Amino acid sequence: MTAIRGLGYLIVQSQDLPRWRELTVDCLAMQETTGPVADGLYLRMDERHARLVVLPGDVDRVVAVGWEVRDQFGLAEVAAAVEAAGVPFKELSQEECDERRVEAAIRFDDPAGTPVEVFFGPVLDHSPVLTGHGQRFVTSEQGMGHVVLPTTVVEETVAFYTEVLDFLPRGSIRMGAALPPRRVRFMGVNQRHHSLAVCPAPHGEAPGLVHLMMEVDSLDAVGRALDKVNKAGFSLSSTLGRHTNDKMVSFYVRAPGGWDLEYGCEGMLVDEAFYTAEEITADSYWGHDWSGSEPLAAFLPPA
Ligand SMILES: Cc1ccc(O)c(O)c1CC[C@@H]1C(=O)CC[C@]2(C)C(=O)CC[C@@H]12
Ligand SMILES: [Fe+2]
Repeated sequence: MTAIRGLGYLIVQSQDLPRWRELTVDCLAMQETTGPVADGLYLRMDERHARLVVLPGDVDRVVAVGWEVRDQFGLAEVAAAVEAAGVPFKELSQEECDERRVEAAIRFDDPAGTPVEVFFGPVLDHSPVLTGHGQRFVTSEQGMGHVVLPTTVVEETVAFYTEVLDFLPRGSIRMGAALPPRRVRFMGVNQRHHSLAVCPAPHGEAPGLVHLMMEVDSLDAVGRALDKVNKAGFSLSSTLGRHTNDKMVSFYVRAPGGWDLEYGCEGMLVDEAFYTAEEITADSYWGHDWSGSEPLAAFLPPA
Protein backbone atom coordinates (compact mmCIF):
# COMPACT_ATOMS: atom_id res chain seq x y z
CA MET A 1 0.00 0.00 0.00
CA THR A 2 0.97 3.55 -0.59
CA ALA A 3 2.47 5.58 2.26
CA ILE A 4 -0.11 8.26 1.50
CA ARG A 5 -3.31 7.58 3.43
CA GLY A 6 -5.65 10.30 2.22
CA LEU A 7 -6.30 13.87 1.20
CA GLY A 8 -5.53 15.87 4.33
CA TYR A 9 -6.16 19.50 3.50
CA LEU A 10 -6.50 21.99 0.69
CA ILE A 11 -5.19 25.57 0.82
CA VAL A 12 -6.29 28.03 -1.86
CA GLN A 13 -6.15 31.78 -2.27
CA SER A 14 -8.87 34.06 -3.59
CA GLN A 15 -9.79 37.67 -4.26
CA ASP A 16 -13.29 37.18 -2.87
CA LEU A 17 -13.28 35.90 0.71
CA PRO A 18 -16.81 37.14 1.56
CA ARG A 19 -18.31 35.12 -1.29
CA TRP A 20 -16.23 32.08 -0.31
CA ARG A 21 -17.58 32.40 3.24
CA GLU A 22 -21.15 32.64 1.99
CA LEU A 23 -20.70 29.52 -0.15
CA THR A 24 -18.87 27.29 2.32
CA VAL A 25 -20.37 28.37 5.65
CA ASP A 26 -23.87 29.62 4.81
CA CYS A 27 -24.65 27.18 1.98
CA LEU A 28 -22.43 24.10 2.39
CA ALA A 29 -22.67 24.21 6.21
CA MET A 30 -18.95 23.98 6.98
CA GLN A 31 -17.81 25.31 10.36
CA GLU A 32 -15.76 28.51 10.34
CA THR A 33 -12.84 28.71 12.72
CA THR A 34 -9.89 31.06 13.12
CA GLY A 35 -6.27 30.67 12.12
CA PRO A 36 -2.93 32.43 11.82
CA VAL A 37 -3.90 34.73 8.92
CA ALA A 38 -6.34 37.19 10.50
CA ASP A 39 -8.58 37.62 7.46
CA GLY A 40 -8.17 34.04 6.16
CA LEU A 41 -11.14 31.68 5.97
CA TYR A 42 -10.53 28.47 7.98
CA LEU A 43 -13.11 25.75 7.44
CA ARG A 44 -13.58 22.83 9.75
CA MET A 45 -15.19 19.49 8.81
CA ASP A 46 -14.06 17.24 11.68
CA GLU A 47 -11.51 17.17 14.51
CA ARG A 48 -8.81 18.64 12.30
CA HIS A 49 -8.21 22.35 12.83
CA ALA A 50 -9.16 23.22 9.26
CA ARG A 51 -9.50 20.99 6.20
CA LEU A 52 -10.07 23.83 3.73
CA VAL A 53 -8.25 27.15 4.02
CA VAL A 54 -8.97 30.15 1.79
CA LEU A 55 -6.35 32.90 2.08
CA PRO A 56 -6.68 36.39 0.65
CA GLY A 57 -4.66 36.85 -2.55
CA ASP A 58 -4.62 38.83 -5.77
CA VAL A 59 -5.08 35.80 -8.03
CA ASP A 60 -7.36 32.84 -7.43
CA ARG A 61 -5.25 29.69 -7.34
CA VAL A 62 -4.32 26.58 -5.40
CA VAL A 63 -1.63 27.11 -2.73
CA ALA A 64 -1.23 23.50 -1.56
CA VAL A 65 -2.83 20.09 -1.96
CA GLY A 66 -1.99 18.37 1.33
CA TRP A 67 -1.61 14.56 1.41
CA GLU A 68 -1.36 12.73 4.72
CA VAL A 69 1.00 9.91 5.65
CA ARG A 70 0.89 7.75 8.77
CA ASP A 71 3.96 9.05 10.57
CA GLN A 72 7.54 10.29 10.25
CA PHE A 73 8.56 7.03 8.53
CA GLY A 74 5.85 7.49 5.92
CA LEU A 75 7.06 11.02 5.31
CA ALA A 76 10.68 9.85 4.95
CA GLU A 77 9.54 7.17 2.49
CA VAL A 78 7.71 9.69 0.30
CA ALA A 79 10.61 12.18 0.47
CA ALA A 80 13.04 9.45 -0.65
CA ALA A 81 10.78 8.42 -3.55
CA VAL A 82 10.34 12.04 -4.70
CA GLU A 83 14.09 12.65 -4.48
CA ALA A 84 14.87 9.41 -6.37
CA ALA A 85 12.50 10.59 -9.13
CA GLY A 86 14.63 13.74 -9.47
CA VAL A 87 11.95 16.08 -8.14
CA PRO A 88 13.32 18.73 -5.78
CA PHE A 89 11.47 19.03 -2.46
CA LYS A 90 11.69 21.30 0.58
CA GLU A 91 10.94 20.68 4.22
CA LEU A 92 8.41 23.11 5.62
CA SER A 93 9.71 25.40 8.37
CA GLN A 94 8.47 25.04 11.94
CA GLU A 95 6.41 28.19 11.40
CA GLU A 96 4.78 26.78 8.24
CA CYS A 97 4.02 23.50 10.04
CA ASP A 98 2.47 25.42 12.95
CA GLU A 99 0.33 27.40 10.50
CA ARG A 100 -0.99 24.11 9.08
CA ARG A 101 -1.18 22.50 12.55
CA VAL A 102 0.90 19.50 11.50
CA GLU A 103 4.06 18.02 12.97
CA ALA A 104 6.15 17.99 9.78
CA ALA A 105 5.68 18.35 6.03
CA ILE A 106 7.51 18.54 2.72
CA ARG A 107 6.59 20.47 -0.41
CA PHE A 108 7.21 19.90 -4.14
CA ASP A 109 5.49 20.49 -7.47
CA ASP A 110 3.87 17.66 -9.41
CA PRO A 111 4.56 17.44 -13.20
CA ALA A 112 1.53 19.65 -13.88
CA GLY A 113 3.02 22.34 -11.62
CA THR A 114 0.47 21.82 -8.85
CA PRO A 115 1.97 22.64 -5.43
CA VAL A 116 1.86 19.43 -3.36
CA GLU A 117 2.52 18.99 0.35
CA VAL A 118 2.91 15.70 2.22
CA PHE A 119 2.54 15.80 6.02
CA PHE A 120 2.01 13.76 9.16
CA GLY A 121 0.78 14.45 12.66
CA PRO A 122 -2.26 16.72 12.38
CA VAL A 123 -2.94 18.56 15.64
CA LEU A 124 -6.52 17.84 16.65
CA ASP A 125 -9.27 20.15 17.90
CA HIS A 126 -11.53 18.19 20.24
CA SER A 127 -14.22 20.82 20.61
CA PRO A 128 -17.60 19.75 19.19
CA VAL A 129 -17.85 19.94 15.39
CA LEU A 130 -20.72 22.33 14.71
CA THR A 131 -21.91 21.93 11.14
CA GLY A 132 -24.76 24.07 9.84
CA HIS A 133 -27.11 21.30 8.74
CA GLY A 134 -26.35 18.88 11.57
CA GLN A 135 -24.54 16.72 9.03
CA ARG A 136 -21.34 14.80 9.57
CA PHE A 137 -18.60 15.12 6.96
CA VAL A 138 -17.36 11.69 5.84
CA THR A 139 -13.60 11.95 6.43
CA SER A 140 -11.38 9.92 8.85
CA GLU A 141 -10.09 6.77 7.07
CA GLN A 142 -11.30 8.14 3.75
CA GLY A 143 -9.58 11.51 4.04
CA MET A 144 -11.06 14.92 3.40
CA GLY A 145 -12.56 14.05 0.00
CA HIS A 146 -11.14 14.20 -3.51
CA VAL A 147 -9.51 16.73 -5.78
CA VAL A 148 -9.52 16.83 -9.58
CA LEU A 149 -6.43 18.52 -10.98
CA PRO A 150 -5.95 19.87 -14.50
CA THR A 151 -2.79 18.95 -16.38
CA THR A 152 -1.28 19.69 -19.77
CA VAL A 153 0.95 16.62 -19.33
CA VAL A 154 -1.46 13.80 -18.47
CA GLU A 155 0.87 10.84 -18.95
CA GLU A 156 3.66 12.37 -16.83
CA THR A 157 1.23 13.42 -14.13
CA VAL A 158 -0.43 10.00 -13.90
CA ALA A 159 2.97 8.28 -13.93
CA PHE A 160 4.18 10.52 -11.08
CA TYR A 161 1.20 9.83 -8.84
CA THR A 162 1.05 6.09 -9.55
CA GLU A 163 4.75 5.23 -9.83
CA VAL A 164 6.42 7.71 -7.47
CA LEU A 165 3.68 8.37 -4.89
CA ASP A 166 2.11 4.88 -5.27
CA PHE A 167 -1.47 6.00 -5.85
CA LEU A 168 -3.63 3.11 -7.07
CA PRO A 169 -5.33 3.39 -10.46
CA ARG A 170 -9.09 3.46 -9.92
CA GLY A 171 -10.33 3.53 -13.50
CA SER A 172 -10.98 6.18 -16.11
CA ILE A 173 -13.48 7.86 -18.41
CA ARG A 174 -12.85 9.07 -21.97
CA MET A 175 -13.45 12.72 -22.75
CA GLY A 176 -15.17 13.15 -26.12
CA ALA A 177 -14.46 10.91 -29.10
CA ALA A 178 -10.90 12.08 -29.79
CA LEU A 179 -8.28 9.58 -30.96
CA PRO A 180 -5.97 8.74 -29.36
CA PRO A 181 -8.40 8.76 -26.42
CA ARG A 182 -8.13 11.52 -23.84
CA ARG A 183 -8.98 10.19 -20.40
CA VAL A 184 -9.78 11.52 -16.97
CA ARG A 185 -7.92 9.08 -14.69
CA PHE A 186 -9.05 8.35 -11.14
CA MET A 187 -6.65 7.30 -8.39
CA GLY A 188 -7.13 6.18 -4.81
CA VAL A 189 -5.12 5.69 -1.63
CA ASN A 190 -7.81 4.34 0.72
CA GLN A 191 -11.33 2.93 0.56
CA ARG A 192 -12.66 6.12 -1.02
CA HIS A 193 -13.03 5.29 -4.73
CA HIS A 194 -10.87 8.24 -5.75
CA SER A 195 -8.96 10.77 -3.70
CA LEU A 196 -7.47 12.23 -6.89
CA ALA A 197 -8.37 12.50 -10.55
CA VAL A 198 -6.34 14.19 -13.27
CA CYS A 199 -8.07 15.81 -16.17
CA PRO A 200 -6.42 16.81 -19.49
CA ALA A 201 -6.51 20.63 -19.79
CA PRO A 202 -5.09 22.62 -22.69
CA HIS A 203 -3.26 25.58 -21.11
CA GLY A 204 -2.22 24.98 -17.52
CA GLU A 205 -3.46 28.32 -16.21
CA ALA A 206 -4.46 29.19 -12.65
CA PRO A 207 -6.39 28.18 -10.52
CA GLY A 208 -4.88 24.74 -11.01
CA LEU A 209 -8.03 23.03 -9.76
CA VAL A 210 -11.04 21.46 -11.47
CA HIS A 211 -12.93 20.57 -8.31
CA LEU A 212 -12.79 19.59 -4.65
CA MET A 213 -15.30 16.97 -3.52
CA MET A 214 -16.53 16.79 0.06
CA GLU A 215 -18.89 14.07 1.31
CA VAL A 216 -21.60 14.27 3.94
CA ASP A 217 -23.53 11.48 5.65
CA SER A 218 -27.04 12.34 4.52
CA LEU A 219 -28.93 13.00 1.31
CA ASP A 220 -31.02 15.58 3.16
CA ALA A 221 -27.86 17.58 3.92
CA VAL A 222 -26.98 17.49 0.20
CA GLY A 223 -30.51 18.66 -0.65
CA ARG A 224 -30.44 21.44 1.91
CA ALA A 225 -27.06 22.65 0.63
CA LEU A 226 -28.41 22.58 -2.94
CA ASP A 227 -31.43 24.70 -1.92
CA LYS A 228 -29.15 27.25 -0.26
CA VAL A 229 -26.70 27.40 -3.17
CA ASN A 230 -29.58 28.11 -5.56
CA LYS A 231 -31.16 30.68 -3.25
CA ALA A 232 -27.84 32.51 -2.78
CA GLY A 233 -27.41 32.80 -6.55
CA PHE A 234 -24.33 30.62 -6.99
CA SER A 235 -23.83 29.13 -10.45
CA LEU A 236 -24.67 25.42 -10.51
CA SER A 237 -22.05 23.76 -12.74
CA SER A 238 -23.85 20.43 -12.63
CA THR A 239 -27.26 19.41 -11.35
CA LEU A 240 -27.70 16.59 -8.85
CA GLY A 241 -26.83 13.14 -10.17
CA ARG A 242 -25.34 9.75 -9.27
CA HIS A 243 -21.87 8.84 -10.56
CA THR A 244 -21.34 5.42 -12.13
CA ASN A 245 -17.92 4.76 -10.61
CA ASP A 246 -18.06 5.80 -6.96
CA LYS A 247 -21.91 5.71 -6.83
CA MET A 248 -21.94 9.13 -5.20
CA VAL A 249 -24.99 11.39 -5.40
CA SER A 250 -23.66 14.94 -5.80
CA PHE A 251 -23.98 18.39 -7.32
CA TYR A 252 -21.27 20.82 -8.41
CA VAL A 253 -21.27 24.53 -7.59
CA ARG A 254 -18.91 27.16 -9.00
CA ALA A 255 -16.65 28.73 -6.39
CA PRO A 256 -15.03 32.17 -6.75
CA GLY A 257 -11.91 31.57 -8.86
CA GLY A 258 -13.49 29.49 -11.62
CA TRP A 259 -13.44 25.97 -10.21
CA ASP A 260 -16.07 23.80 -8.55
CA LEU A 261 -16.99 22.32 -5.21
CA GLU A 262 -18.65 18.90 -5.52
CA TYR A 263 -20.94 18.11 -2.59
CA GLY A 264 -22.24 14.58 -2.24
CA CYS A 265 -23.21 11.55 -0.21
CA GLU A 266 -23.43 7.75 -0.48
CA GLY A 267 -19.95 7.22 -1.95
CA MET A 268 -19.05 3.53 -2.12
CA LEU A 269 -16.17 1.84 -0.30
CA VAL A 270 -13.61 0.03 -2.46
CA ASP A 271 -12.44 -3.41 -1.30
CA GLU A 272 -8.89 -3.68 -2.70
CA ALA A 273 -9.02 -7.49 -2.37
CA PHE A 274 -11.45 -7.65 -5.28
CA TYR A 275 -11.28 -4.30 -7.11
CA THR A 276 -10.14 -3.95 -10.74
CA ALA A 277 -9.76 -0.64 -12.61
CA GLU A 278 -12.56 -0.09 -15.11
CA GLU A 279 -13.34 2.42 -17.86
CA ILE A 280 -16.78 3.94 -17.36
CA THR A 281 -18.70 5.13 -20.44
CA ALA A 282 -21.06 7.57 -18.73
CA ASP A 283 -20.25 9.83 -15.82
CA SER A 284 -23.65 9.25 -14.20
CA TYR A 285 -26.67 6.91 -14.01
CA TRP A 286 -28.98 9.94 -13.93
CA GLY A 287 -28.67 13.71 -13.51
CA HIS A 288 -25.35 15.61 -13.58
CA ASP A 289 -26.49 17.94 -16.33
CA TRP A 290 -23.44 20.09 -17.09
CA SER A 291 -25.18 22.19 -19.77
CA GLY A 292 -25.53 25.21 -17.44
CA SER A 293 -21.87 25.23 -16.44
CA GLU A 294 -19.80 28.36 -16.85
CA PRO A 295 -16.39 27.57 -18.40
CA LEU A 296 -13.80 26.25 -15.95
CA ALA A 297 -10.90 28.68 -15.51
CA ALA A 298 -8.49 25.74 -15.89
CA PHE A 299 -9.79 25.14 -19.44
CA LEU A 300 -9.67 28.76 -20.64
CA PRO A 301 -6.77 30.22 -22.66
CA PRO A 302 -4.45 32.65 -20.81
CA ALA A 303 -5.93 36.17 -20.51
C1 LIG B 1 -16.95 10.91 -14.04
C2 LIG B 1 -16.77 11.35 -12.61
C3 LIG B 1 -16.99 10.41 -11.62
C4 LIG B 1 -16.84 10.76 -10.26
C5 LIG B 1 -16.47 12.05 -9.92
O1 LIG B 1 -16.30 12.41 -8.65
C6 LIG B 1 -16.25 12.99 -10.92
O2 LIG B 1 -15.93 14.21 -10.53
C7 LIG B 1 -16.36 12.65 -12.27
C8 LIG B 1 -15.96 13.64 -13.32
C9 LIG B 1 -17.08 14.40 -13.94
C10 LIG B 1 -16.72 15.16 -15.21
C11 LIG B 1 -16.31 14.29 -16.38
O3 LIG B 1 -16.27 13.12 -16.34
C12 LIG B 1 -15.91 14.97 -17.67
C13 LIG B 1 -15.01 16.17 -17.48
C14 LIG B 1 -15.61 17.02 -16.43
C15 LIG B 1 -16.96 17.52 -16.90
C16 LIG B 1 -14.91 18.21 -16.03
O4 LIG B 1 -14.39 18.95 -16.77
C17 LIG B 1 -15.00 18.40 -14.54
C18 LIG B 1 -15.80 17.24 -14.04
C19 LIG B 1 -15.66 16.22 -15.13
FE1 LIG C 1 -15.53 14.43 -8.44
